[in-house]
Amino acid sequence: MRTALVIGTGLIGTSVALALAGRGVRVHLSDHDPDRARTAAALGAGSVQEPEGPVDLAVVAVPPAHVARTVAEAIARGAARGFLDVASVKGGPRRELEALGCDLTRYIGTHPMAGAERSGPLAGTADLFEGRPWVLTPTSAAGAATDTEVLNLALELVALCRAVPVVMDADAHDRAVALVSHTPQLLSSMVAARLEDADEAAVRLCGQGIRDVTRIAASDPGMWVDILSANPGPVADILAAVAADLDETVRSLRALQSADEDKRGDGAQGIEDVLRRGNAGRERVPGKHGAAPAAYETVAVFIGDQPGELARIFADAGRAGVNIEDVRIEHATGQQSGLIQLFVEPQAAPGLTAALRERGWSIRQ
Ligand SMILES: NC(=O)c1ccc[n+]([C@@H]2O[C@H](COP(=O)([O-])OP(=O)(O)OC[C@H]3O[C@@H](n4cnc5c(N)ncnc54)[C@H](O)[C@@H]3O)[C@@H](O)[C@H]2O)c1
Ligand SMILES: O=C(O)C(=O)C[C@]1(C(=O)O)C=C[C@@H](O)C=C1
Repeated sequence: MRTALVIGTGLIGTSVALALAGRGVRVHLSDHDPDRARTAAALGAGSVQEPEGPVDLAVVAVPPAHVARTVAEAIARGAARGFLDVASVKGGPRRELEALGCDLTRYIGTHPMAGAERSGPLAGTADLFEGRPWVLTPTSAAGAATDTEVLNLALELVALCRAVPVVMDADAHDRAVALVSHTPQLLSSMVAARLEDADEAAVRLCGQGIRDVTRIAASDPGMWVDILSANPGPVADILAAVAADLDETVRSLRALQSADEDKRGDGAQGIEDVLRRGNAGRERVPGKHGAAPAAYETVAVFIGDQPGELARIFADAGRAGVNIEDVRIEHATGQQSGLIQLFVEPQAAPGLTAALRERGWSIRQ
């Protein structure tokens, strides 16, 4: 691929454009808000000049409700050899394109499973998609089968963004993301919504657990109304199952308040069941690089919030010959310090603990 046109230069469009531009593709940028395209260009994502002729691939990265019209318009003016979108839902936009009577052989619906709770070009990064699944939904439908050249262009885009291609049917994709993305977004928002009117004294106690659960509650509501409007049925089905678990959990908690010992026993059993089912589900979340989740050991070290501290601890781990598999930082409340958790292979943990202690680090027991 030598040339591309990115339509919609927000978080995802700018990230795609930065990745392509960084690998030598000539990228043209457009957005219905010209300031956004100019901002992406200033970040090095490409040029706001219109291409002189058709580009190799047009990437449509606009909100789901605008995808079909934007793709249809780009196909109608022959803007590219191949067209794809990156919207978080796939069935609806495809059906809308069918209804608009477009030539769908030149189009493929795709969805990179990477993003952030922030939007706009300034949130874009070239490495956003590295190692992440990128769903492609080619079809073999009579008269609308995805052209092989278009599928190959999409695969090339995924490779240039260093993502991992996953081929799926559009409706199966929508049911899958209802489970792993759309319902989690709503649940995160609902947990965070409890904080809106909570006492300041309670909010001050927020720790790592609630931070983990509510990160995506900072997402753009407009974008998510669009996404959920295009996938309401599958999300409602999963939320109904969550609601049944919630009802059961409330019943169990009320039973725990009972004076009757048997009822309290049933309540404890109900709570334990839901927690154990949570353990089992959590174990199925893929680990690093999409591999089976690994059982790492953590070495937790107190660290100052000042320049050079992270570099120093990583260098000390490197000198001890230990690969840090993952890392998490908990920030202390009211102090310029925190706790860094280094996730390492279990056999490496004792050596790392000893080496860091020797270099003066304070290890949490
Ligand atoms: N945010 C995520 O985590 C994420 C992840 C994967 C896929 N997606 C999908 O990517 C797409 C873009 O999401 P985003 O997070 O980059 O949003 P964003 O708000 O950061 O960017 C969207 C951009 O599209 C522009 N735009 C809107 N309508 C347009 C139109 N008709 N023509 C041209 N430009 C138009 C907006 O001005 C904006 O710059 C959405 O379809 C979303 O579902 C988002
Ligand atoms: O990491 C995040 O911020 C995201 O939630 C990204 C996430 C997801 O749910 O995985 C959100 C929506 C997109 O369609 C794809 C990715």
